[in-house]
Amino acid sequence: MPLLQLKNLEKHYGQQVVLERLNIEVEEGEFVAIVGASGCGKTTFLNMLLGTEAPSKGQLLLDGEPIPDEPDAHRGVVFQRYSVFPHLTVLGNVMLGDEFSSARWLGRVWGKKRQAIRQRAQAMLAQVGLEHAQNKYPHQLSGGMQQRLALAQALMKQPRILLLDEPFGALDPGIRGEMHQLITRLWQQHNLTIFMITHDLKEGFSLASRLLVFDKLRHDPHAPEAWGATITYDLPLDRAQPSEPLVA
Ligand SMILES: Nc1ncnc2c1ncn2[C@@H]1O[C@H](COP(=O)(O)OP(=O)(O)OP(=O)(O)O)[C@@H](O)[C@H]1O
Repeated sequence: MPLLQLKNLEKHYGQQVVLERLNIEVEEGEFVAIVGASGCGKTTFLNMLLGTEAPSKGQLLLDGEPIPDEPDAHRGVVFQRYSVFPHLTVLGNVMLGDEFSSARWLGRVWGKKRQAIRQRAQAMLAQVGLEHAQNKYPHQLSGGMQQRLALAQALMKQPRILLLDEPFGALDPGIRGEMHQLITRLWQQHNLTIFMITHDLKEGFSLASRLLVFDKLRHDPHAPEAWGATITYDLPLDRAQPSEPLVA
């Protein structure tokens, strides 16, 4: 069974049709890049996958079931500008999610449990190349380091689906290249299914195993909000997850 199925999916905001006739299936392990004009509904699409926006019509199925209408640990998310807690160190920020979930009543975790969370967080920081920055505070990090931190935070939840909204858009080209290698490695190591919005078509082609183009096919000048964008191109790319050698 496909991981995700979209059947005639639509999203409206009031009278405005933002997305319409979305019909695709996505298998576990795909890396889907999403491109399209500004305002055509790419972030809205990601929000539906995350569960923060409900579909207006049609079906959005995860493992054959309607997707839960609130975010859960299956779906991690990284935005272009990520908000971390400024008064916590890098390590503290990465540990926070697990500390919250294991200390629902007391607010703090102690002893062995805390030690285990710390070790897992440190291992995750090593995976994203931040092991030497664990005691720094977010304002002391470069843009690339902040995105590494955001990835480490998202991966601590062991998500099956990682949602990336222009994660590298604000970075310098050199740093962006390093992040491309990192995301490729994480995709493979964690067997993730990734959806990544990008404004950089080249980035989409070089990273993803599939490229979706969102566009409005129908325009009515008298009713500009009557038609939404849909998937106008669905291109398989020559980049499969399991067979690809790891990028160093
Ligand atoms: N919560 C909301 N309420 C009402 N309208 C919304 C809401 N969220 C998005 N929209 C509208 O939906 C349309 C699509 O917005 P969205 O942010 O999904 O586009 P996008 O393709 O991600 O744009 P960009 O590339 O500029 O980030 C826009 O016209 C926007 O104004």
